[in-house]
Amino acid sequence: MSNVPSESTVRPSEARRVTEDEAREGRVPVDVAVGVLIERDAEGQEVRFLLTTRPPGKVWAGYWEFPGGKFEPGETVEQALRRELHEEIGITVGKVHPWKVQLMDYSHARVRLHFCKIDDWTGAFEMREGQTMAWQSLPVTVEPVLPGTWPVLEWLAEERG
Ligand SMILES: Nc1nc2c([nH]c(=O)n2[C@H]2C[C@H](O)[C@@H](COP(=O)(O)OP(=O)(O)OP(=O)(O)O)O2)c(=O)[nH]1
Repeated sequence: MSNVPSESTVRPSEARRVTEDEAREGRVPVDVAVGVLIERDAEGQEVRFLLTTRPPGKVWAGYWEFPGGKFEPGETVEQALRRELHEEIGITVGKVHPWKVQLMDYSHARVRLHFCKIDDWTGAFEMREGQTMAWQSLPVTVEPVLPGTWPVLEWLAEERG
């Protein structure tokens, strides 16, 4: 797919997708709630989505991703997402639409990414951890993109035909 970055540009030892079957053995996945904030046009078609950079000091700092973060003990996906998006980018989210789940292996961790679509929020965007934000459409014009973010770009491309 020409409008999605190539996974071959990252060495397999750095990041790879994992199935739930593979994940039954080995490292226990860390659950991560991720928000795909969507802007729609007057006809209700999805037009743009929000990407942010990983903050300085974190692993893969500077890579573009969808905003979100790890669950705290006892949290649901929705609770974690509401908290993370408020803490990190200053908004209060409305309805959360669970969308896709993807396991990903990095050298630093195995993560289970719970991607949710959101098209309703209040508050002004405030990058509270030194990130940069960009509203994007396909193909994305920012780089580098975090390996665990590529699947989302593929799913969005599939949905848009
Ligand atoms: N937010 C986000 N994280 C992603 C995406 N894709 C992907 O592989 N990840 C991975 C990167 C990290 O290993 C993990 C998120 O952890 P994090 O360190 O950013 O979470 P956090 O904000 O809770 O961090 P901290 O409290 O530990 O500092 O998920 C994505 O699109 N968005």
